[in-house]
Order: sequence, then structure tokens, then C-alpha cells
Amino acid sequence: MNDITEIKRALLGRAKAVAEHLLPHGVLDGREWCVGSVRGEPGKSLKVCVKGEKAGLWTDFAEGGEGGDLLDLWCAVKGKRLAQTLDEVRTFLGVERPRFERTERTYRRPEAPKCRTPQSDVLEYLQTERKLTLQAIKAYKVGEVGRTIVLPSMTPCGAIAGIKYLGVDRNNGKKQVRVEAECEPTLFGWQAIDANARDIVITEGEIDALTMWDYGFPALSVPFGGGGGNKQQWIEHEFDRLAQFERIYLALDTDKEGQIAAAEISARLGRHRCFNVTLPFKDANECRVNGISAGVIADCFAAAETLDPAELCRAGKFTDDVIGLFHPDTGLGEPGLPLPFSRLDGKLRFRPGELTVWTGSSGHGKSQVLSHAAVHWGKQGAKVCIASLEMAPRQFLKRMVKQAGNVDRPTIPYIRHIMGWMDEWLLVFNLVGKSGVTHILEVFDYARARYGCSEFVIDSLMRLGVGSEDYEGQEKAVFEIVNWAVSREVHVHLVAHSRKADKDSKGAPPETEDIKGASEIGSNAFNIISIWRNRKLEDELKGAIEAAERGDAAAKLKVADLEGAPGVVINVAKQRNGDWEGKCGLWFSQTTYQYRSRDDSPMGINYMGRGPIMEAAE
Ligand SMILES: Nc1ncnc2c1ncn2[C@@H]1O[C@H](COP(=O)(O)OP(=O)(O)OP(=O)(O)O)[C@@H](O)[C@H]1O
Repeated sequence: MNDITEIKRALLGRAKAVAEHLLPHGVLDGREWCVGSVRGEPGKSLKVCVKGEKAGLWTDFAEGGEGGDLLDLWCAVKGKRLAQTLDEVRTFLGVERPRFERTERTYRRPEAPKCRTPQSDVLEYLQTERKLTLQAIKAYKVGEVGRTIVLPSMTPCGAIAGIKYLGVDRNNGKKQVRVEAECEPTLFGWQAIDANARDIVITEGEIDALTMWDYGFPALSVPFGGGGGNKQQWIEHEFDRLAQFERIYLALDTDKEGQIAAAEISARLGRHRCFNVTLPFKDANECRVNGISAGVIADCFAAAETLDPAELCRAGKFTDDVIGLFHPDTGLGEPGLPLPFSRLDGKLRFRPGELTVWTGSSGHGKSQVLSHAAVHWGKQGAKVCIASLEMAPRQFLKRMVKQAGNVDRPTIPYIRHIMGWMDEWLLVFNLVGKSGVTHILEVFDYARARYGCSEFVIDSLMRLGVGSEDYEGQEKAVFEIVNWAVSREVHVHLVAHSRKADKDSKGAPPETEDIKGASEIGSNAFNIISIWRNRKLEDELKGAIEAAERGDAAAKLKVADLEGAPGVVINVAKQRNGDWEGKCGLWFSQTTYQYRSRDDSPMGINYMGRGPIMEAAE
């Protein structure tokens, strides 16, 4: 349960319990819980409606009609800010937020800037050219150093998290912007926001935030402008703080980048509480400069709408996608991520909104191929969340460190370096054992919303608390996963074991019908991939190597011959949205745990680049 709207809904069903909890000296009179005041003494002046349509609303008739909903009551009785109240209410409801085991990255907190309140060139610029008031400038604690505007990003507690310096003058038409390095990506403007506010506006620039304040709508500004992906990485850091807002008005620029940003923000913060504000000019400040009145802006807010559900769109939206399918070389390309094997380039993709089932016999390397793939996706900028219910995090991370580092035994500094890199894009569902699918998806949902994860791994179906004979339960679990992947536009990789088939010895990788359990597992998957390890070849190779070591010349030639054949086969048995299905031989490196296809370098892939700390340990 993440945001205020869900918490409010849950509280409503328990209005009486909340009233009793907050005001134990009250008495029930019909539908109302009556008490003296928010201080809790017996009396009749404060009434909380606990039943019916108005359940949850309260009024203190002795205090000039002060009142509100149950959250206001909680704040008033306990004398706490809304953010703290929400934490307490989550505990009261028993719905704490999921926590990820994750090294919190430490950011630099800049020193207070050496500047003064604008009084000369900066003030002149902000008032004359940008039409801002001194009150707005003061509310946002804007500073002045010569002809540079100082814009501090402060946390709601008043700490300075970052500073942006904006030159009044342009250089060859370009804005002069500088930011303090290594600071936490946060929104600008908390210093001007009421701690108990339920509505907030988000703009695409600091000056626009000040302008909105002047229009009567205190606002925060995104730190890196419009666009998607990394530009909106601040969401991860502000997710909890924004949980207190019931309505988030997105007044971003009316251009394409602004709209991409608005779509991403509303998808992650919750479409139900994000309203898109369409302004008559490109941004708030352009409205101000062009003389748009506060009344017109208020009308824009009144007309603001939630963004359309993702399911509803015009066909034209897919034009680029369709062109990309016909002409992949146009750069419009297909969405989704590939495997790290050149031989499969252009043949297989893991697209958003799909489920891939990975199958194969035990010990054939399903998890290992997947972890190599995850490293590859991380390198391409994707954020990945792995629920490895069969293997402790330290074990599968050890494997990934070898694969990422392309080395057998990395040095301690190199391990730290690789782990630091993986920490940026990899989240771990820290549980070995059984977990219900609903709970995993709840945690995944949070990882998607807060951290922007797009690739999810569940290893394996057997650990989802569904019996191996419970075909109905398996169908239900897979259906739930598919639904979630489709609705959230993410890709889920589900490992499912294959039946003990004699195919292993016959030398053929498993097919769709070999997946152990209900047939619906395969029929609901968009892609089915099996991994098969050629044990016969491995044994022959082992024997030949031993003979060669004893000096058998013929065995040496045999070793070379056998090493030329792939020890692993990946079988793409189904690809619903792709044109290709088929098999591809892979070579597995015992030292780096990387896999490669015939077209890849035997040296493996260097995900970390080369550097002094990458030597292997002795
Ligand atoms: N081709 C291979 N050559 C040598 N060792 C391999 C190969 N593939 C996998 N292994 C080893 O086998 C073990 C199991 O691998 P992995 O966990 O990836 O298999 P899996 O198919 O996911 O098995 P399970 O279904 O039992 O989880 C690991 O120790 C791994 O290093």
C-alpha cells in the first residue's frame, strides 16, 4: 500500500476503530463518535461520523467548524505532519511498505551556498523578465551571486540536497546551468510546500515552479527536465515523500519531451492521482510572461484530466513500432531486450508486457543463462529485479560477478566495483523458500513503480507455493503473472522445470510439451525457451582431455574436435510476437560462467571495461 488514496480507502472501512484508537474517551451516539475536542477529553463538541456515506468525516463545532477526514483527525490529535501520520497509519493497518535489501547509495550534501537574497541583477531579471514576485523568490529561498541565480533543492526537513546555478545571461543563446555534483536527485521546491498539503503541482523547471506558486498553486520542479527513463530517476528518491498527495498535477511542458515525462511519472506514481494540466503556452512562465491571468490557469487546473488508461490509444500511436517491425534498420527498432548471443541478434527479443518461460532439466543451466542475460540487460540500461527462490542472493550474485567481470576469481576491489555497478540496476527479492505469487507481484509492483524495473525473474514456479500436481493452482499462478506483466508493460521470466524426459540422453533439448505441470504454463507464455546441456559431449570431452594429458596424440585432436561443438543448446520453442523459432548452440566458460554463441568472441564480453582493478586474484 503505497499512496494516500489507498490508505484513505482502507481507513474508511475502519472509521469506528480509528475514532476509538485516537479518541478513547469518546462515546458512540448513533452514527457519531462524540468527544470534547482533538485533545480527547469527554464531551460532545467534536463529532466523527463512523457509519454511512459520511463515514470518516469529522467536525469540531466548538473550534469554528474545524474538521476534515480521518487523516486530518490523526494529524490534529497526534500533532504530527501528514508524512509521519501516513507511516503510523500504515502500521495501524498492518500494511507496511515492502523493503528491498539494497545498499543505500550515499550522496553528497552540499554546503549552504554563499549567496544573498536577490536584490540586484538577479532580482531585476526574475521580476522584470520572468514576472515573478519577491514573495515567490523568498518562499523558494532563491539566492543571488552576481548574475547567477542560486536554486537550492531542499528536503521537507530543510536540508539542502542539491543546488543548481542558473546564469541570468545566455552564452550564444544557450542557458548557463551548473549543478553541484554527486547530489541526490530530488525535486526542487519542498521549501515552499505546506507539510500537510494533499495536492501538489509538478513542473518541468524551477522558474515554472515559482511561477505556479505566484498563480496560487505551490509547485515542485523535476530536476532533469522532460523525457523518460533516467531523466525521471528522481522518482525513486521522492516516491515516499510524494505518497502524501491525493492529487498530483503534472504541469510539464506541452512539447513531446514534457508529455513523455508526464506519462512516465503518472504510470509510476499512480494514474489514479496524476492529472495532466494543459496550459495555453509551453510552460507556466511563458503563460506569465504572456499575461495569462490566474483565473485562466485555475481553469486549466479545473479541466485537468487523468492520463488515459494505457489500454486505450489510437492506432496511429503504433506507427513507429510498425515501421520498426518492417524496417529494423531505421533505428525505430522493436522494443525489448535481446540475449547476449550475436547468433540470435534480430531473432529473439524480450518485449514489454510478456512472459517468457525458461525450462530444462535440473542442472542444465537455466538460472545461469538467465543471470548472464540479466547482466547484459543491466549493461543496456535496464533495471532488473530477481526473485531467486532457489538460491541465496550471495550465491547467485557470486555467479553474476564472475559473468559481469568476465573473470574467474576477481580481486576484492574488483568485486566491490562490480557490486557497486550492479547495485545501480539490480534489485533482489531476498527470500529463499516459498512465496505466494500475489506477494511477489506486490513487491515487483513496488520495484517497477519506485525503481523503474522492467525485467523480472522468478526462479522458479515450483517455489510459488503451488503443488506439482496442482494443475489448477499452476494455471492460476501463471495467469496472474501474465496479467501483471501485460498490465504493467514489463517482462517476466519464469523458470519452470521440465519433465524427466529421455530426450536428455537422446540429445535433444526439451520442447513446449516437456514443461512439467499444467499445459497452461506453456500456452500462457509468450516465449518458451529451453536450455539443454550435452552431458554426453561433456563426458567424451573429459575422457579425451584425460587421455591427452596421458600423452595420447589422437586424443589431443579429439579434444580440439569436441571443443568445436557446442556443449549447450538454447531452444526457442515459441515466440508469439517474433518471426523466429529454432535452436542455437552455446559454449559455456567454466571460468567466467559466461555463455557465447558461434559468432561471439571466445574472450567473452567485458561488461566492466578494462581497468587496473580488474585483474583476477591469485
Ligand atoms: N554447461 C555447463 N557446464 C558445466 N556446468 C554447468 C553447465 N550448466 C550449468 N552448470 C552448473 O550446474 C549447476 C546448476 O546450474 P543452474 O542453477 O543454472 O541450473 P538450472 O537449470 O537452473 O537447475 P535447477 O533447475 O536445478 O535450478 C551450477 O553449478 C552450474 O554452474
